[in-house]
Amino acid sequence: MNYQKILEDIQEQIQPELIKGNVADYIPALKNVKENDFAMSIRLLDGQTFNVGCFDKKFSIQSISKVFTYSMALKIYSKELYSRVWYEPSGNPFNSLVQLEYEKGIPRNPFINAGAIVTTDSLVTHFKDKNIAIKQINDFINNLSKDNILIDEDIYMSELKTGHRNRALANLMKSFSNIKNPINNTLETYFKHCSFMMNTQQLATTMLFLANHGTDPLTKEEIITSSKAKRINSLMLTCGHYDASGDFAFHVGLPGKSGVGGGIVAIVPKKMAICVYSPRLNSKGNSLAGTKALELFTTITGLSIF
Ligand SMILES: NC(=O)CC[C@H](N)C(=O)O
Repeated sequence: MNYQKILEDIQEQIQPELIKGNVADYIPALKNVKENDFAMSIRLLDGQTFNVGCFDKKFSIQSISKVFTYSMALKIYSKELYSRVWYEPSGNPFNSLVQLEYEKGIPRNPFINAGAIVTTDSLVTHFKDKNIAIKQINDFINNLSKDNILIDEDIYMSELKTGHRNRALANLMKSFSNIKNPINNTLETYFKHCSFMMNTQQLATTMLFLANHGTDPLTKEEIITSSKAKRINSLMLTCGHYDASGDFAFHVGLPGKSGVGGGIVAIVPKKMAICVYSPRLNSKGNSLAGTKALELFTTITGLSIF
């Protein structure tokens, strides 16, 4: 298949979508982007790369970081983790509080904010210190991307100041004893890993292990066991787009994870990882043109998991 040509066709067809939707502004520093930007990268298991658009422009990975932290926590805690964070779709927005109250502080899955905050809390506990935890998360991402990935301090500080809802989620979970560390230590670590800056090429590279049964195909290192990789992919399919996860599975048909920075990663098992970037979001907080581009990709190539 001529992936370069396919990406160029998608880029052309996507143009009318690039002016639709809105950039996230509830974290003020996220507004500082070029609103109509578009980039898409494909990385095959053998290392071949195909790119279009501003593929070397770094953007805030936001909730895509939840895939990294969950992979680390699942590796450390295995099934023990499920008593603190479940694996069911929530059917609710990513920052919703309601379900958490009547489900006694156990978040539905690791890809909504509450679940990711618990996951991060488990890493702070394991590494015994918030600074060591963020360093380990950074090392994990550096190893997968073969690059040096950095935090954007402005975005981090912006969310630290305005993340009232995440603070509410953390406090609510603490009241049910599902946050073990001081809330600030856990939230600072969470906000920091949301603020890593990466481009589509780097993100596609980091996701290759999930397309290859848990082993990085470029280095042959086992990042996670194949059964755990299966679980992460299934969570990406069922929960990776919050209350639009069904919609994403319906239209795209791949495990995927979005972030409010405008990025989406998707996995084609045994073949490739894809990343698309376009910062304007739909009403559910997922990249509008990015979702459309991935839908076009599976329509043109027939490469969905179904
Ligand atoms: N969906 C997202 O990307 C949300 C991540 C963001 N840092 C938040 O906690 O609100």
